Amino acid sequence: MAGNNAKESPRYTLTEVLQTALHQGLAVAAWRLPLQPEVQLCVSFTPQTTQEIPTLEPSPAGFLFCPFQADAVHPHIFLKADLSFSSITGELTQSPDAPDSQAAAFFQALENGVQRQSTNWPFPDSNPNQSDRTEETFQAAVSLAVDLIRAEAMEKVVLSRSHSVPLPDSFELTTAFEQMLSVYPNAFVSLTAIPGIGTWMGASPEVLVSVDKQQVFKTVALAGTQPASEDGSTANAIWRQKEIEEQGMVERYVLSCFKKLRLREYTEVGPRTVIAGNLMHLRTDFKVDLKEVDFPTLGTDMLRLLHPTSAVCGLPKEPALQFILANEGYNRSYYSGFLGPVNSAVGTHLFVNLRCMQLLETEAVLYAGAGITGESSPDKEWQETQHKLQTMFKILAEF
Ligand SMILES: C=C(O[C@H]1C=CC=C(C(=O)O)[C@@H]1O)C(=O)O
Repeated sequence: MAGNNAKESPRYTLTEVLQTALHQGLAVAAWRLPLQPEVQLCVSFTPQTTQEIPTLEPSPAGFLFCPFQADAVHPHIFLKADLSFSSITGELTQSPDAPDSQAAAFFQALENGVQRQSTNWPFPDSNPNQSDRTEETFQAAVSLAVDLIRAEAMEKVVLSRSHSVPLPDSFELTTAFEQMLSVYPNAFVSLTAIPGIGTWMGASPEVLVSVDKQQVFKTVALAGTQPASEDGSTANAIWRQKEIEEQGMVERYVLSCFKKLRLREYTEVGPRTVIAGNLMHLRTDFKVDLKEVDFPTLGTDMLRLLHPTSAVCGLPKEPALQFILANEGYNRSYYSGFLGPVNSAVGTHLFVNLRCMQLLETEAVLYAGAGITGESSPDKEWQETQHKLQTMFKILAEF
């Protein structure tokens, strides 16, 4: 029990802290790890941008937000946690090296309180994608990819598209975030708002790299998609050869990254069927115990080798990437990049930015892709992207 004289820290709600950060025009990220009760948030007074994937060890605590392909408009961004919030304690903590004057101004604004405002998130002046692909043009790109795969120019490529919808009049950002938390308990749920970059939210099913406090490194090979059964059970899932091979390629790719690092001490479990919202995937889990293997930079080394994995790019990586850049017809921006906390109280947990949307002033831009192999049918791949878009549609439909 704390003594009677102990000074209690003020308690805040997630909504109060988030609204204050947005109102002050500050960069903010809020997230919840899969199957965890705690929502965390960090506010950064000076986001750092780089063209290279940043080093994870050592790094101050913060949040990484990285694009599919870095360029001048879409840099890698590190939000150092100047202020950190936990929904469990309700405490907002200032990091020792955060500028006192800015922190004091934030606490003052928090005490003053802000009204919920309808559109107070950062957004670009115009829709960055200009126009979405039609079913016809998407399917034409899939057919071209299938031809090239059958001609052995590559083995697999992931083709994606954007889909813009008007934001419902009653849309409210913090309520949408809370909806994602309750609807997708086993996803990595996040909201990232960065002035000059934009506002993204999503419920990702895919770990890219994680190193927890017990020094266990984890990554996964995730691929193959089908609608989840009504009862949410995976017991009767049947996978076609196409999906088994597609997931096998991602698995081989992860193994090739370990091989490049000459690391043999990993465990591999799977593939198993897992549920992600309205969908099921095949997933193989990889682990390395860093207490037993002396590899302090494994997180960064694997991150740089893995991204973009063949779950979002293809195999071999280079021809698949060139095909995507030449044929997708839009810039993926931060979709299929990666994001997550770095050196937080529970370690580093980076996820692939999937099942996500970008918020503009009056529109939401949703993103989805599908892995194309020699067995792909353009019509089925279009349907698969429709299913994946449902993850965010479902959130918008709540308003
Ligand atoms: C590219 C996406 O999903 C990837 C992850 C799981 C299954 C996939 C698939 O079956 O194609 C994709 O590789 C997306 O959701 O936009």
